[in-house]
Formats: sequence, C-alpha cells, structure tokens
Amino acid sequence: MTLDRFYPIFDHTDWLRRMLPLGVKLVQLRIKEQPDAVVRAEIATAQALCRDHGAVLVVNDYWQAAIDAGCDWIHLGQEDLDDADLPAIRKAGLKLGVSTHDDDELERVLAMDPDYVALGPVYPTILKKMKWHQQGLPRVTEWKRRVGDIPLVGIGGMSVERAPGVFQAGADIVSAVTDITLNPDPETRVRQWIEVTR
Ligand SMILES: Cc1ncc(COP(=O)(O)OP(=O)(O)O)c(N)n1
Ligand SMILES: Cc1nc(C(=O)O)sc1CCOP(=O)(O)O
Ligand SMILES: [Mg+2]
Repeated sequence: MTLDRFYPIFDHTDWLRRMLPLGVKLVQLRIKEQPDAVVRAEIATAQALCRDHGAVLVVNDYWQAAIDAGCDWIHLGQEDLDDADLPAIRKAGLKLGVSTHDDDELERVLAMDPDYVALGPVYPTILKKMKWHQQGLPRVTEWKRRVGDIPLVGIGGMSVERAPGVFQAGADIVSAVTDITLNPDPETRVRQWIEVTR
C-alpha cells in the first residue's frame, strides 16, 4: 500500500472531523497527557472517521490501545520503543512507523523492519522542545539513501512552501502540525497542502 505524501498530525478528533472531508488520506492522532479512557474513546472515533473517509489512521504512542482497537498503524519514538512489545504489535498486524534523529537511532530501527522511518526535525519546530535543532536537507538525502525502499517521512518545521524542497531532497512523505493548527485558516492551508503534495 502506498501512503499519501501529506501526513498531518492532530491532537484531537475534532480536527479529523474538519480535515478528512477536504481529502486528507493519511493522518496521525497524537494525544498527550489524557486519561486512558479518553485516549481509547478518541482512537475509536478516529477509526470511524478515517474509515468513512478512506483515510489511513496512525496512532501515536498508545500501542496497547491501538492493538485493542484493531488499528492498522502505530507510530513510536525511541523512548516508546524501549517499552513497547514489538512482537505483540506485529502479531496484531499493526504497521510500524518510527522516529529517528541520529545515526544510532536509525541503525536501531532498521533492525526492526519498520514500515516507514521519520527523520526530524528537518527544520526547527515550535511544537516541542528537542535535543536536535534542525537536520537540514542534506540529511534527508542521506537518510533516503540509507532507508532504501522504506518510505521516508520528513517532519519538523514543515510548511507548504518548504515541502517541494523536502521531497526533492528525498522524502517520500511530509508531516506537519503547527503549519496547519496555528494557521488562521486551517482548511485553506490543508487544501494548499493537498495541492502541493498530489
Ligand atoms: C511522523 C512522526 N514523526 C515523529 C514523531 C515523533 O515521535 P516521538 O519521538 O515519539 O515524539 P512524540 O510525537 O510522541 O512526542 C511523530 N509523532 N510522528
Ligand atoms: C512531533 C514531532 N516529532 C519531531 C521529530 O523530529 O521527531 S518534530 C515534531 C513536531 C512537528 O511539528 P511542526 O510541524 O509544528 O514543527
Ligand atoms: Mg512518542
């Protein structure tokens, strides 16, 4: 299955309700600091919305809830991977997307046979504090050479204007948060994203 090249990330299904009807086909639900019951209810809602709109849902972090809900995709960062039960995730048939930021992390995840590899932050991000400032486009090119046929996701400080350069550098997919969520007109911004990525 080929993943869409535009990969927005949202923290609530209210966003999915607004954005899926515009044509978003790949989306991540990234919930932080919510009780388990809220997370599970949000995952169930997101699954139903994505099913209705023919979109692929990726659940961030909550691998056990994703297994229990019968989800198709999970995204795990390096710290998540320390605690995750990878055999259980694979046994449940979930596809696995992983974050990487340096050589050691890339080596580690390649041994896990991931279904996509994300590299970030390609540009500085305001969403969260990170140890890495910006990887830059040459690093995207290097990562694509190293991951081969595994889809490469570029994340961090992405915008509609930056996306073409990131694709040209070797990314297969571009992922964005605040370029959409902090935009005064998120719907128009998502339409622009779809135009530039299809
Ligand atoms: C597509 C994509 N890439 C990277 C991340 C970051 O994952 P992680 O390092 O686990 O950090 P949190 O997002 O959980 O704060 C991601 N979520 N999605
Ligand atoms: C969630 C996340 N992970 C990153 C990584 O590098 O692993 S960068 C990032 C934030 C992306 O948000 P924005 O598009 O607003 O910069
Ligand atoms: Mg995580």
